[in-house]
Amino acid sequence: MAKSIAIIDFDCFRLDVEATDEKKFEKLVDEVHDALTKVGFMYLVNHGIPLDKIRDTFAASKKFFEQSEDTKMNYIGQSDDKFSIHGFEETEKEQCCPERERDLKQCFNYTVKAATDDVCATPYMWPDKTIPEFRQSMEELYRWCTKLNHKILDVIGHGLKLPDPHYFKNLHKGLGTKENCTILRSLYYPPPVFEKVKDNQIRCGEHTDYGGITLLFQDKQGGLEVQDVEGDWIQAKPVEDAVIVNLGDLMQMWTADQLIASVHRVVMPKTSEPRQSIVFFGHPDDDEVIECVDGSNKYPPINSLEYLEKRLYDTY
Ligand SMILES: O=C(O)CCC(=O)C(=O)O
Ligand SMILES: [Fe+2]
Repeated sequence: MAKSIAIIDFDCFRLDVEATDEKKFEKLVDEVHDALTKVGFMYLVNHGIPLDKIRDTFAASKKFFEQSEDTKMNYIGQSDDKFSIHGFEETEKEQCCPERERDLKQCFNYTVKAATDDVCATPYMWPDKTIPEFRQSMEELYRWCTKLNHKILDVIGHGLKLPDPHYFKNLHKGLGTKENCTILRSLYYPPPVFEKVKDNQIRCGEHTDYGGITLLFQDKQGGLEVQDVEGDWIQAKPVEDAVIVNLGDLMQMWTADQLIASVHRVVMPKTSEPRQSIVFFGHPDDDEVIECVDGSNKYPPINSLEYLEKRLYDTY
């Protein structure tokens, strides 16, 4: 039987809480550990990211994606540097699952690296004149997600009983600087034109994420599905005001398979509705070497940036 995705109350460790009740914290650590060792996905409620900031980013993104296709093409990133990925990506650009047709999705990527890197050829593009709130809300949400990413990494470190429970967080110190490749991606799945959808084509093909931990906000449409260890698909139905947290492959390797990066996908809707989601792909700092935390050497040590490079070349 398919497992379900746990809904975990983060209230005792939410963003504005410094000191917390030890008992409640231990319970949280156990719940998170259980979810990430068994399913690899969880919902967090009462996380502390202001809900209006999330709604603002959805609203501004909607304005961006509802522009004409020609207008959006002006915001395509022009870089050959895969790490400086920034800007718009059109429908069918990505192919998350090589056995399927290209994905029926569009997105806008924001990386601080592209915004600050002098050698980056990507013009640092935003629709500042027409939709100034798009950049403002994305930049703000990036900062909030950074804080939540750090807190969740600490909870994970405690769950794994690491000698230094802040170990993962310390290797993500460069979040929000050009020494880190973390991306905030606003996704838009256009209303499908069913007669044009190819056989085997879906909104986002089966894949695992690449990096550390992913934070995912979704609208009310649904369609996200997660595969459990038995191969059954679990619907990750929208849960009001929750953020979904899942792990990337790097985190699975880093923990020598104690925590799992699950395969997931976004299937086609029954009716012709658009869908939006916003995803923060947290990644360890570029220079860090990722070695199995249990000392097992189950996976050979790999540089964080090199690993990302390998994965990005396979997707585009
Ligand atoms: O849109 C979603 O709900 C999921 C997207 C996703 O899995 C991804 O972009 O990696
Ligand atoms: Fe994903």
